[in-house]
Amino acid sequence: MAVYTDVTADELQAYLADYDLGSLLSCKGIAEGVENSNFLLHTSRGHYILTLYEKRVAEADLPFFIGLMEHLAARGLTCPQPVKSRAGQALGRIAGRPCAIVTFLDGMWLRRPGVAHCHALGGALAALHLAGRDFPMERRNSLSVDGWRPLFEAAEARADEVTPGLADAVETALAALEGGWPDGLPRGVIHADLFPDNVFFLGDKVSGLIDFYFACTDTLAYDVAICLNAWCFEPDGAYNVTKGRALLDGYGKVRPLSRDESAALPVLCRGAALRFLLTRLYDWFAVPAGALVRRKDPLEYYRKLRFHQTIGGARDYGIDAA
Ligand SMILES: Nc1ncnc2c1ncn2[C@@H]1O[C@H](COP(=O)(O)OP(=O)(O)O)[C@@H](O)[C@H]1O
Ligand SMILES: N[C@@H](CCOP(=O)(O)O)C(=O)O
Repeated sequence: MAVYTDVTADELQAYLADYDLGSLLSCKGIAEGVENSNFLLHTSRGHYILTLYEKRVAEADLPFFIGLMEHLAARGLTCPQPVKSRAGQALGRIAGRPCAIVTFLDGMWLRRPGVAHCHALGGALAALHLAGRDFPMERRNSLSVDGWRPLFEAAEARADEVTPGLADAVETALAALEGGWPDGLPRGVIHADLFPDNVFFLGDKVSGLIDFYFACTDTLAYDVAICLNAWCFEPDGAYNVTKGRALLDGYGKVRPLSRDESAALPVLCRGAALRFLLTRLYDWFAVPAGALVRRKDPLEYYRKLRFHQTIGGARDYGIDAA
C-alpha cells in the first residue's frame, strides 16, 4: 500500500470546504502504487482520487502533469481530470504535501495481460504520443541516461546485498549506455511509466490511462521500450515475442515507427531495463520507516537487462528492423 503521508479527517474536511464536491462519505488509502500517497474519496457527488505528491515529484513539475492530463483529455484520451477548487485551483496542499484531486476512472488493470491486451496497449501508447504532439509545455526526463549514475552511486555500496555481482554488472551496462545512448530520434510527450497497473481495461479495450507523474519530453521510442519490458515478459522471465509483436503492431497501426526507431529498440530496451532496475534498487534501501508500501523487485529488471544484452537485434522483439 502506498501511503507515505496520513491525512486526518479534520484536514480533509477543511481542504474539501474549498471544493464543490458535496459532503465526504469516506476516504480510504489505496492499496497500490509506490510513488505517491493515494486515497479514494467517496463524496455525495461521486468517487475521486486524492493524490499527495511524494519524494520523486518536484513541485515545480506539477503544472506540467496537470496541464498534460487536461490536454490529452481534450484530444479524446481517457485519463484522470484534475478537479478545480471554487477558486479555480487544481493544486493545493494537505498535511504539508502538495496535492490534487482527480476524477475516478472506471475499469481495472490486468495482472496477466494477454496478447490482445498488448496490442491494445500499443495502440493506446501511440495515441498518447500523437495527442501529445501539440502540448506546449516541456519537462526534461530526470530519469533518463544522465539521471542513472546518481541513482546508482546512491545504491552502489549495497547493491551486492541484492545479488552478488550486481554492482559490477550495473556499472558495465551503465557505462555502455552512457557512451551510446541514441539521440536524434523523434521526441515528444512520453508517459514513461505505462506499466499494466497504469492502464485500465474494460474487456479487451483500454478504458483509461493513469499516473502521469513521470511524464516528460523524451524519445518516443523509449516509451515503447518501457512498455515492451513491462508488458511482454512472462513471470518466469521469458520474453514473449508474440506479445512483443502484438504491442509493436498495435503501436505501428497508429504511429508507425521509423527504421531508425526500430533499429534503436535493443539499446532503448537496455536503457529502459536499467532505469527501472536503478529506481527499484535505490528504493530497496530507501523506503522511509513507517511507509505502507510494497517494494518492487530490482532483480526482475536485472533479468530483463540481461535478456536485452543477449539479443541479436530489433527483429528479436518481433519487428522487422532496418
Ligand atoms: N483516476 C483514478 N481512477 C481510478 N483509480 C485510480 C486513479 N488513480 C489512481 N487510482 C488507483 O490508485 C492506484 C495507485 O495509483 P498510481 O497513480 O499508480 O499511484 P502512484 O502515484 O503511487 O504511482 C492505482 O493502481 C489505482 O488502483
Ligand atoms: N512502475 C515502476 C514503479 C512506479 O510504479 P507506480 O505505477 O506504482 O507509480 C516499477 O515497476 O518499478
